[in-house]
Amino acid sequence: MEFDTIAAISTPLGEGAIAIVRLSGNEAIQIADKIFKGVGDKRLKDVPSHTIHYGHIVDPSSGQTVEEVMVTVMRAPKTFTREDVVEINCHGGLFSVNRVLQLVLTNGARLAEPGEFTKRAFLNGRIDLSQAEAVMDLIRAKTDRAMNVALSQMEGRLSKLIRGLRQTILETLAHVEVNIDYPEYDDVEEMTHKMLIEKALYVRDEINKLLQTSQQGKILREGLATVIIGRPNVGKSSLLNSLVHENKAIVTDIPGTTRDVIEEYVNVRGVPLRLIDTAGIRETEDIVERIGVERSREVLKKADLILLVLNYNEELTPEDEQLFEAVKDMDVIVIVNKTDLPQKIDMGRVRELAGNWPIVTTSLLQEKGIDELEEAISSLFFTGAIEAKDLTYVSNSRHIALLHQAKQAVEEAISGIEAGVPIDIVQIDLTRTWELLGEIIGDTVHESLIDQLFSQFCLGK
Ligand SMILES: Nc1nc2c(c(=O)[nH]1)N(C=O)[C@@H](CNc1ccc(C(=O)N[C@@H](CCC(=O)O)C(=O)O)cc1)CN2
Ligand SMILES: Nc1nc2c(ncn2[C@@H]2O[C@H](COP(=O)(O)OP(=O)(O)OP(=O)(O)O)[C@@H](O)[C@H]2O)c(=O)[nH]1
Ligand SMILES: [Mg+2]
Repeated sequence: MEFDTIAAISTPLGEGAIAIVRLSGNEAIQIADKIFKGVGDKRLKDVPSHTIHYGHIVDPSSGQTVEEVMVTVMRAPKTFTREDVVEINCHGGLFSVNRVLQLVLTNGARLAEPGEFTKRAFLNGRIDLSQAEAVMDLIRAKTDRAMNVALSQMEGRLSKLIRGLRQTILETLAHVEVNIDYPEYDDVEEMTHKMLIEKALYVRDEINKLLQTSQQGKILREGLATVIIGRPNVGKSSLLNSLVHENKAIVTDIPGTTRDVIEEYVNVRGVPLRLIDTAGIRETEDIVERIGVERSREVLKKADLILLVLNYNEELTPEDEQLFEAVKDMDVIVIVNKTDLPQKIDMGRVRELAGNWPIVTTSLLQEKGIDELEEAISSLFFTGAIEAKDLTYVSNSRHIALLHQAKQAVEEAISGIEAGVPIDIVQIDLTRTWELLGEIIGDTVHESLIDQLFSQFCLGK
């Protein structure tokens, strides 16, 4: 494909010792040559590909020297975009980098849109859509583990799997087609039926396997929605502050201090948590607080993990018992706080209520028990298999949604085959499965979606 030549500053603005102005397109080298003055009469159009050259940027209209630079010349197709690429390495200052960019733009290049370099890598066929999305995930990764997921996706592991599945479906459809064309053989119908169900079941199982990784993948990307609940004044906001290692939430000895829901992002031993502090749950007369309590109940529904806080220094109340009841089907860690004060809580009863859930005792005031809590959180998340290197994670919400739809389509095909519906109906469901999987890697995807996806990138990428 042939596009105009684009340019952008590809390094963070105003930071760092070196800044790069990147050009990509047919005229990249020609445009750079207009403003580059190398040693002697060296011209960039004559240099070998993938070499770097010292020189100056000179404004051709005034003859004024603007910058001292190193310029990299990379010719198509072995480049990031598969087009000619020129990278001008400038001194870091914002002002001079901008002047170089301005000169590039007045000499024939167009300012790139966010993500446009990566978009070209996609449009020119170097990477597929899920790999391009992984580039973006990599930039945004918040933990090492999230980064590893993005890297393996960038290398095309998910794409390879999806391609394999699509190939299986395509071959199956072709096989069915052939059999329909030669109905004179008696056993054809039976054979078709058997093969169809086998292949469809295989596709469904593979999709299921991918979906099973999606929970972890998504959590690694977006954080485990972790909700702190407990009666007023037990130390919920103190807990948030301890895990964040900062005073983000207001802590006072007045019950009902937290009126609204507070959210903070923390990394607990490689597990990204989206920590949510709530207003203490109790029956209340105060209108403002009551709205807060309602919201607390709302966020409960969306939680991946519950931190249920109790007070060591008070007897269990009916409200505490109700809290256990309210989260009974969820992943919960029970925290018994204020162990620096005399014991009034019945720990036997706590253990009874907690069942299999881990119980951690803390004195947040004296910063005790926080290590144990962090340990409990990370072991809950990283139990065994999850860390296995060869696992292909699906972490992107768009991919997850498409996999769910594909699964539904293939399941319709399966029940169709089992019910003995006409083969052309089954073909429709299988084709639909094939199309939905294709959307993940961008083979069967609408242009407006592509534009929307790439516009989320940062400038210069
Ligand atoms: N200076 C600079 N650093 C950078 C980038 C860049 O564009 N410029 N990248 C940008 O994000 C990343 C590197 N990613 C890249 C990915 C592929 C190719 C590339 O040229 N691929 C070709 C040729 C490979 C080969 O030499 O065999 C290809 O796949 O065909 C280059 C960079 C990070 N660092
Ligand atoms: N002695 C003692 N006091 C604590 C401990 N943890 C928290 N506190 C105190 O308990 C009071 C309430 O703490 P918060 O963290 O505001 O409690 P909360 O559960 O967020 O309260 P609400 O927002 O009102 O629901 C504050 O005075 C804290 O300093 C602890 O381990 N020991
Ligand atoms: Mg609070």
